[in-house]
Amino acid sequence: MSSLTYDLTLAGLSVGSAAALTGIGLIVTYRATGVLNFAHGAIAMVCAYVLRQCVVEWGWPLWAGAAVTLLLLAPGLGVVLERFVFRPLSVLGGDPAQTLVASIGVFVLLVGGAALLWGQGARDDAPVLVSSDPWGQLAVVLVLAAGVGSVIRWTRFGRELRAVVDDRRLAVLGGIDADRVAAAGWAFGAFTAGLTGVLLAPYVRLDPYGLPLLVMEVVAVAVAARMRSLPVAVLVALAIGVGQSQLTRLHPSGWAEQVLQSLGANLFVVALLLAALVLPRIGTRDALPRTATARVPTPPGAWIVAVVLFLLPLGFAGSDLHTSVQVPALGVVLLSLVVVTGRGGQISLGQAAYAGLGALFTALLAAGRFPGLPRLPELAALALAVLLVAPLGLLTGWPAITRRGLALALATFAVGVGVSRFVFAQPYATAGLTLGRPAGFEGDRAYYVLELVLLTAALWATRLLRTGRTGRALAAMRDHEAGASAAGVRVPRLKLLAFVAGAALAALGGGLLGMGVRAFDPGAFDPVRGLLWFAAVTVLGADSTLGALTAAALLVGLDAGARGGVAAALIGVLAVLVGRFPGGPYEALRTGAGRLRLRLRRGVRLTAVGMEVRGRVRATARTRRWAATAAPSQAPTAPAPAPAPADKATPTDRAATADGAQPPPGPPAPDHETRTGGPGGKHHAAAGRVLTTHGLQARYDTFTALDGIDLTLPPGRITAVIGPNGAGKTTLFNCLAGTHHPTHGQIRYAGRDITHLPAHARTRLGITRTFQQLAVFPTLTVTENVLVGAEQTHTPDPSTATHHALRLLALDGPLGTLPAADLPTGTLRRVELARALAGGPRVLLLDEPAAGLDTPEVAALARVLKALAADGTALLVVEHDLDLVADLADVVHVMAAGRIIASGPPEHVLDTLAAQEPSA
Ligand SMILES: Nc1ncnc2c1ncn2[C@@H]1O[C@H](COP(=O)(O)OP(=O)(O)OP(=O)(O)O)[C@@H](O)[C@H]1O
Repeated sequence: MSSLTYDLTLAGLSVGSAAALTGIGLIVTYRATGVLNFAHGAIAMVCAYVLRQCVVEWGWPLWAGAAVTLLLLAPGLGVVLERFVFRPLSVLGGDPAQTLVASIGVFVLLVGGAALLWGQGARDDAPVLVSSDPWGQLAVVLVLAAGVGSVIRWTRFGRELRAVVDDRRLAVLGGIDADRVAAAGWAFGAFTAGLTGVLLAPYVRLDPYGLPLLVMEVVAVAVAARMRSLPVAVLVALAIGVGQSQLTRLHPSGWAEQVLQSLGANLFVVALLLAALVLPRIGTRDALPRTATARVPTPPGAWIVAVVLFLLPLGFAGSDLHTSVQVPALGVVLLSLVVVTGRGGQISLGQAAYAGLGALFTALLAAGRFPGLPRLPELAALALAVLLVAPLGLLTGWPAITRRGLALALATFAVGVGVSRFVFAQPYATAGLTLGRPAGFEGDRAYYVLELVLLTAALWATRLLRTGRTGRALAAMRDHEAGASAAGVRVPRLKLLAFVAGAALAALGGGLLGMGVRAFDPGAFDPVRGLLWFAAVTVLGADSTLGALTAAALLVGLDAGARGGVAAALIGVLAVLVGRFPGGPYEALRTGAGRLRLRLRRGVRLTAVGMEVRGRVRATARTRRWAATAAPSQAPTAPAPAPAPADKATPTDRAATADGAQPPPGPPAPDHETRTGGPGGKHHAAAGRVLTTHGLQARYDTFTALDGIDLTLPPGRITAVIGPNGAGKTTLFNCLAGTHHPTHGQIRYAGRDITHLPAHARTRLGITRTFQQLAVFPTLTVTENVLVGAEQTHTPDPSTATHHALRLLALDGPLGTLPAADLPTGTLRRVELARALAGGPRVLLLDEPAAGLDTPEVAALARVLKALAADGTALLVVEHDLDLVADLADVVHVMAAGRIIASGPPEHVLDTLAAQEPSA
């Protein structure tokens, strides 16, 4: 027995060593470049193939093949990737989401390239570099880990590496050659990948899909080490390796044996699921690259061409028609990504799991093998499968509530791998399973017609989710999650909706794919497919249904030839090119398509670029007009209900407009009922609607940022908070808005305790905020931006409220139809304010509202804010511009070190501060 324990431990150490190598490589690359290299496994696979090519095909000595593969090819590949793929991305601003898409692109490109070069079949003759004796492998790993750890800790290069990781720009300013550091990190990471590949290849299946996935399954090791600690990574890897092999000794009876067997074979996948779903998150700040979701205008007539092309296969016969059957089915699967990723902005690498579950459930239901349910006709089975898989969308939807970017990518990848290993690969679920087509649709042509009908239904469902109130809310969430929350969008609920709808669509497509080939094929829903589909949809315009259909046609059409891998290679190249254009390939496409459309429509040589410039000029001119027309004489004339100095003239009021013109007569857009023309008006002045804080305390870890804040925001008053940097103003603001939770104290509104209410719920109560850093939705037009604010609150008539808000801030007319992405800062500040006003706020929280505005714009803003106060809105303004504060505020609170140290009318407080200044 003891010798069995010893043997199993040795076997486990061997597996664990390979996993530790991967962990070391991933951590070093991540630390040097900030990139979690999804292509690590693919580099391992390519190196294993190249070593086999050198030794087996060309007859080189093993040492020569190994030297070329590990010392030349692998580091060279790393340096090439750094130089031509990832360096341009870091120069363009280092958007982590773009690097994620690019690394998935490299993965797909290498997998596709290997399939093209070496075929898709598995090889079992990979040369053995280090014997299966684990001590040799373990020694390699420990020496590597110790060497890397020493270099990072004790050498100048290590210090440079840590500086680059902390802040690349600062490190460059300090004279560090960040590119050299990154290149070294990539070269070393690729070397460890190559070593892993050549060590593993003789003992596992060497094929373009299996080996990369096997290597990436152990990413858990690096995540468990928080992408930092090499010793932790090595220990975790060895522990899982040994644990996995020891599990094979246990032989419980009954179903437990099957469970234990699958656990024993997939302990790294369990660790991946735990690490991705349970452990503290990594890389939470990144979202989808903006370029991936930019509006891509549909070329005129494109839909007609698409309809004709999709009808064309009805005229095909034989294998052509049989192949075409996969296109509409895959199109439906990819539409699920349009909803989740394109519109909702959520990275999802696990859609293949939902598609596979759709196919599996359809097959089980149609075969009468689904527990507790009778045998169903195929179409009923498909419909029920869709309904059953939809709620499983929560598997990835739930983690998405608290995760973004890299963390979400890992979580969804983990779910994809977990479902593949624990469901699709298990004989108890899939052995001997066949899947027929519905009665009457057995032939390819009839089945294709059925698919077209279901594809049309899926397009209709996708359209429902991408247009109207839901579509705008999804786009708002994608463009700026915090901004969407502030506009009242129930972000967590919307994420769940996106993932549930996405799972349903993927299941429908998966079921159709299965029926198309008359079988449930686990390989068709491999997690690698999830990566390929994600990359394909992302590069062809994630928020474009036409893009998804094109991707489906490309993926099926290009792989229909004798050699697979063409489609993957092409999609990989496109995804890798994400960083090679300023603004990404989508932007190039967008501008190109815009130019073409204008030429076609007008027949003049007016380019889209020209249009954009004209749009900006118009917007700027309108901003000036707004600033000018909102002159003091045009401010509301009725007496203010509160003692707000609403008619106080300041230097900013008296300033001429930016172009020196005199303010033209006429108010911006007054209305008879209210001063602002807004929907709330006098109703806001309800005396009980007071926002108060009592003994508010907030912390960041052990640091106390707020300490015992008591504040009252009465209706009809403007309250200003001023103080030096770091005083705690933003923290206070965030506590009131619901984006930071206080550790002690209470926030009450209209007699209700709202301390723990989330941001969107506060907005729906009437407490709305704007942001110091603009939080507009760039892919929506100005009007749509404002409409989101009106729709998500309980405004009875959103379009009238939007219209009022747009008029009040002079955003109506042609300006309202421009995408927010193209507008100057001053206009965007108004858009954000209009969005807040459209919801009819009773309390308005403004964080540095004058930042980025010129003098006339500040003056105009002041007049609008005074008018709002006069209408009964309670305003809180956090502001550094003391002139503005003096002009606006009824009460000023001075903060320092997390406390309010002085309060009173502005003239008193500001004079006291001015008097203290010389002695300070
Ligand atoms: N996320 C955070 N983690 C740790 N400390 C933080 C964090 N955010 C703020 N702090 C600290 O809390 C204190 C208050 O910060 P806060 O941003 O609220 O001040 P502020 O008055 O708004 O400053 P500024 O005018 O520069 O925006 C500061 O010392 C700041 O360093």
